[in-house]
Amino acid sequence: MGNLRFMTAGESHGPRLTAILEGIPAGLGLSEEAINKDLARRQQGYGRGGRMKIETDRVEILSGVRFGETLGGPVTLSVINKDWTNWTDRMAAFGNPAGEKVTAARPGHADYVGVQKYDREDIRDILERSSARETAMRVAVGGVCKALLSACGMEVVSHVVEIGGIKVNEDKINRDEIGKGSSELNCYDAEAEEKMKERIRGAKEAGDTLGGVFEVIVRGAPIGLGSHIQWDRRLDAALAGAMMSIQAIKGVEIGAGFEYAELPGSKAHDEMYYDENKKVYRRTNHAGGLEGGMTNGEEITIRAVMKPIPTLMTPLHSIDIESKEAVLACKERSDVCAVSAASVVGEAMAAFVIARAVVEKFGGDAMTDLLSAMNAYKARLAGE
Ligand SMILES: Cc1cc2nc3c(=O)[nH]c(=O)nc-3n(C[C@H](O)[C@H](O)[C@H](O)COP(=O)(O)O)c2cc1C
Ligand SMILES: C=C(O[C@@H]1CC(C(=O)O)=C[C@@H](OP(=O)(O)O)[C@H]1O)C(=O)O
Repeated sequence: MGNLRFMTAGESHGPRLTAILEGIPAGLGLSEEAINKDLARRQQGYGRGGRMKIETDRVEILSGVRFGETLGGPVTLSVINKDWTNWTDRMAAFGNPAGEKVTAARPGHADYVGVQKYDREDIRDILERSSARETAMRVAVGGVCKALLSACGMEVVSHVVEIGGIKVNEDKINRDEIGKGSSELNCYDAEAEEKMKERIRGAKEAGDTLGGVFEVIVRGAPIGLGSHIQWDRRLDAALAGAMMSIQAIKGVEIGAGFEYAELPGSKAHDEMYYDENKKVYRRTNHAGGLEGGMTNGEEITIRAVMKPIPTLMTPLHSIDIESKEAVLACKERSDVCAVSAASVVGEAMAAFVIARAVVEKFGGDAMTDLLSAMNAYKARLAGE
């Protein structure tokens, strides 16, 4: 679906991470500042491990931009791994003077399956790429996509709604404020956030880890992004797939999602009304802004659940990949909880999918053409 695409490269402890984003129209103003702000947000969060004290992620734009505007060619983005200098022996491209292999597979990580599939003897050959360090590049890509969406009057925000069984009180949250504040856990219920932090503290003390749920909200999307015409053109499917592609995300729902199982049709669907000023409007948004695989003009709401981090300081029972003997899983330095970081990655992935749908619908060569096409389309819908 669509012509916007990206690819990332780099190992968690290699010298750099890189992404190439292709299909951004020419003439889009970009600010490194805005991208860096999101990179910093991704690094935050109570419960993150020692690595985040080492890194200060800053994007370098290496191609596709001149004097702050995109040229229409591939945009190359890069972030330095400061920690690499501490790992040059273990990450040596040729020869391995340190030579210490990781052989105790961590259940819940890519370790065991990866060494089998890629015929490797050292779990490090797998974990370097399976690590969610890679999500820094997704956030950089998402930053460029957010700039495109902003030029089209859209924004993507997120918040954490549950950690380790502690849920926010949704009635207390002013949804218009989401995206405007900043808190350690990207949470908009201060009382719940304190309880979440307490729970994370407890998990850390016990050598355990936690997961949770975040919500991504897309505001300002016009009617008709995506399509009902074919399975792979449905925007809800693309959004769900993009969320599931984030490391440790194990479930996604759009709008009321799994709650639909309890609701009769009379309470499930968003009834439609007409008002001279508001035009067609709804009083509810259970559909989460998507009907028939297309945006319906309401806020897009996506929730995703993150499983608890698989590296535990009180390690799980496992096997040694060489000897097949029973061992305890390896204890790499690790996060205890990274749901708030994942919420920022969720924003980035949603921004990419929506930007791709925008470029597909309105054209991807020049921002001027894209905006003219979008405005003409909106004028038609408004009956002008
Ligand atoms: C932002 C973020 C940070 C993460 N930090 C860690 C970590 O410190 N330690 C760890 O074992 N897993 C961490 N994970 C999860 C693993 O990367 C993930 O579970 C692993 O790659 C296996 O993929 P799967 O869970 O999707 O099957 C993190 C995930 C995200 C999104
Ligand atoms: C580096 C990041 O997250 C990492 C994700 C991760 C994993 O297994 O996914 C393991 C940890 O890596 P390390 O052993 O180097 O501390 C996290 O810190 C990051 O988010 O930038």
